[in-house]
Amino acid sequence: MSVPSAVLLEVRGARISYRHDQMVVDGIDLSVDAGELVALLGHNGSGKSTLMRAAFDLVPLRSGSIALRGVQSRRAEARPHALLLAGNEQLPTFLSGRELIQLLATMYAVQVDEPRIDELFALYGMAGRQDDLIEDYSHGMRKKTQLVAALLLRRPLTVVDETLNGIDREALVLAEEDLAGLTDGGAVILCSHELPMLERVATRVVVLDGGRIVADLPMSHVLDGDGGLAGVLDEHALDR
Ligand SMILES: Nc1ncnc2c1ncn2[C@@H]1O[C@H](COP(=O)(O)OP(=O)(O)OP(=O)(O)O)[C@@H](O)[C@H]1O
Repeated sequence: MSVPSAVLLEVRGARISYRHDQMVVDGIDLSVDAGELVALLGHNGSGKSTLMRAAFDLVPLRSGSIALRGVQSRRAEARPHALLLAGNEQLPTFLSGRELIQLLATMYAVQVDEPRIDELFALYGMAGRQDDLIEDYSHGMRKKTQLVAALLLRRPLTVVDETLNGIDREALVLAEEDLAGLTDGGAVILCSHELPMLERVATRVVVLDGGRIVADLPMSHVLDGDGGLAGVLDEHALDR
């Protein structure tokens, strides 16, 4: 019987372009293990979302490879290993929050405890709203619904691409704790510009600049320095 790999994301020599002549991801090697909470940082347009979308086969690689728990990301068998939380634009607004979670649970072949949906909606300040249409949710509620889905589905790798921006403070405090909980056996990658939040939760920092990794540091090392994450960005991410 094969033992699942502790390496949840393995990116090797990834190069991606939207236009033939311009690489927006330009030769990235990155390995993320179970137990890690990685802050993926970089200026707007540095390639964070593109790299993450490629891990979900939403953008094709020009060259290189990406594997999720040892399975090439373009293969359907890789899908159950990871969940991508992204912008609200792609949410099916004609479903209720509960229906979205049930749909995802079916897609991922995960059993979701129904009372737990109610419990998490209440905990995240959306008590009683789980059966309303997503269409009627506020921006922050849509983001929190995605987060609740991730907490219920508990995939080995959870990628949170700007999803926490704009949620209220109470939910953010809770989310930080709950996302850290996902690293018990899994890993989380957080793409965000919310530096204080990243300093509180992340265990590792990876900085992209012009589609390349320019820094890859343990958070303990960053916090020991003077400038925190802002200092790391100032020092390494120059391509504005
Ligand atoms: N669908 C697309 N078609 C063409 N170019 C794109 C597309 N998506 C992104 N790009 C370009 O690729 C580059 C990297 O964009 P990407 O969204 O990966 O950056 P990012 O680091 O996630 O930025 P942000 O911090 O603003 O979210 C940018 O120059 C962007 O304009």
